[in-house]
Amino acid sequence: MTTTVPLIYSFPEFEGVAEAVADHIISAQNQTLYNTLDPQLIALLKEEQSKRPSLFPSSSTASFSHSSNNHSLSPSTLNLSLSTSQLNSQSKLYTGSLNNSINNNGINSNSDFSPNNGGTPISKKEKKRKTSEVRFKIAISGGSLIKILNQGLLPRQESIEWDKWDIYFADERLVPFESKDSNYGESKRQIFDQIKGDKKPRIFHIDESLIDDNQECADDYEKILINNFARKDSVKLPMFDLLLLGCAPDGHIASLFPNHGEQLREKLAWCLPVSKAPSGPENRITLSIPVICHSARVTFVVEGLTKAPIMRIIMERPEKGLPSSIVNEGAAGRVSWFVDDDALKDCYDVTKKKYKFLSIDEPTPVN
Ligand SMILES: O=C1O[C@H](COP(=O)(O)O)[C@@H](O)[C@H](O)[C@H]1O
Repeated sequence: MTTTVPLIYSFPEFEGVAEAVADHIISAQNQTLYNTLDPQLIALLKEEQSKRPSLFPSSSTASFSHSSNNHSLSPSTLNLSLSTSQLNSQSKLYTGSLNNSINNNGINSNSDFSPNNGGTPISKKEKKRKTSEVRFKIAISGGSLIKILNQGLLPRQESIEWDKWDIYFADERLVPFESKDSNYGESKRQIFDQIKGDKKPRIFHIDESLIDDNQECADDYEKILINNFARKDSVKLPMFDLLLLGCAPDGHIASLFPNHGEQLREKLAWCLPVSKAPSGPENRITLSIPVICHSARVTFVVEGLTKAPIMRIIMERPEKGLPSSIVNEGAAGRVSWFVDDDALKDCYDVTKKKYKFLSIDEPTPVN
């Protein structure tokens, strides 16, 4: 393995990390939706958009999984003609032939009815615009990242266009959503339930009824990804606009563990079942390394003294092949790290950068 140096933004305090990560996410949102970071241009483009009829009337039922939402991705709505195993074998190079009747939203376009417009038929022109609407596709992790997002994003909601976000999960622990260990459950409680206004993101979480079967749960989540990323075009891998990862003291990222070598070498599957995880809930699902490395931006957020030893290995011993070192290499040029000084305390050989705020003025430090 060669040594690839990712961007490392360092912060004296935890609070600084949360503010900068929020700025980074909002900048990625603006870049994705408007292809610019210029606030004046963005304001103009938004004004233009507001003159057009709404493509996606605001929704209060914004959470998607195969079975938990009857207007979205239920198997019957999807009319999937392939079995899970067929999908698995085909998932290696999706041809987009799953079902032409499913549009970008995971909504059955055969019906010619939008789910939220009170049953009014939609015109062909509208349909075309709908399919080409740009959305911000972000995958988030659980663990400590959720608190960072709570602290960083919630005060910035005026800059966030929630209704244009598709939120996925980098991994999930297979526990009931009500458990504090559930990545979706905790994000819902700490972030999604705190969203102001009626413009909600679309959230793609696992099917809670499958938590006792990690293979089926992973296949099911992979199907969601296939329908959303590979239905229209033939794509080998989904591409998130931004993928946010943490890193645990034992070196696992998402639910990819250092000692699970076979999973780290997976080349084809998008989503993997995980059994016998050495820390936390044993059964999980996770995005694979190729999916993570294919993201437009991969961002690690790591803070706290307990992470100092692993940070040293990641940054100074890439040859050890920790999951994050594989990503540093595989997504070279698109990886950034947001780390506080505590977590960087044992790293002597890294070049730290000061984060430059792009979507708001830099916050003034409180003395
Ligand atoms: O188990 C998990 O751990 C990692 C790292 O969590 P952290 O609390 O140490 O930041 C997390 O990114 C992942 O989503 C989660 O399932």
